[in-house]
Amino acid sequence: MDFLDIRIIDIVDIVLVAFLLYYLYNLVKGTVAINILVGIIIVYAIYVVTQLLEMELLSKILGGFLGVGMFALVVVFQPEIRKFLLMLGSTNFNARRRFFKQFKMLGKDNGPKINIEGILSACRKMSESNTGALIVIQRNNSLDFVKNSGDEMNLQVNQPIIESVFFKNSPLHDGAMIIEENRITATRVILPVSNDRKIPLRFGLRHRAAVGITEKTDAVCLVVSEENGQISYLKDGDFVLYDNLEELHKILEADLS
Ligand SMILES: Nc1ncnc2c1ncn2[C@@H]1O[C@H](COP(=O)(O)OP(=O)(O)OP(=O)(O)O)[C@@H](O)[C@H]1O
Repeated sequence: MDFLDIRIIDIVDIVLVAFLLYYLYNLVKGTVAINILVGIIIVYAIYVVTQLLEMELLSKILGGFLGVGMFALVVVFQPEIRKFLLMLGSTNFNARRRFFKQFKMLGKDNGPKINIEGILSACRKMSESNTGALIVIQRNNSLDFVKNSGDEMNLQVNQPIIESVFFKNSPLHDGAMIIEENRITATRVILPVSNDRKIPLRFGLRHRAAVGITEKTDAVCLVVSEENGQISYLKDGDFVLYDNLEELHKILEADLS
């Protein structure tokens, strides 16, 4: 009955594997990588069956394929492996920083440092004038892997600046804006677009990009539709529903503190 001897370290082991699988699933969710992963699992399942049935020829061919496949995997999943390591590294770093910050504040909760009021006022104004906008607010995971695709900035967040960036004739209006702490750190950023088939067809690339970045990282996104002025809030790859801007303010305050 050895298998019933569950030690604490076994539980830790299982939790860590679950955590790892969850991270991996988040990375490949909605991308072509998930189809490749399913393909590999199918080949492996057939290999196991051929071994059980002692079908030597097929089992040897599949065994050889799977052996070389390990190197092929690193090549095929190179972007995912890179993002995974980036996410893991940055999460630890920021989590550590937050942990120490809590001690500094001696238990006092000063709320989020980001100018939520300014961001939402800009969104409201842009919504009234049907100005398209895509704002990504970084939380724990680093967004460096997408920031490289745009222009680096270092501007304090406030309503007029956000509006002028997304103003239709501005050279910076295309793509996404990245906000870290209370600073705009990049504009014209190209985000990974989600292939999730559950996203309604009325949503175009701007909204798909917001779904993409929020399903791959823990960032939150605000999107103002150029078509109908609607303001959408996205978190964890999903649209978060709210009744009015006051409620959205409260949700953002909770998510960013
Ligand atoms: N991958 C991307 N990363 C960042 N921004 C993007 C990306 N793809 C598109 N965009 C932005 O979205 C704009 C086009 O949006 P599109 O009309 O396809 O989106 P939409 O979701 O229908 O939004 P809207 O309701 O505003 O029309 C582009 O001009 C660009 O600024």
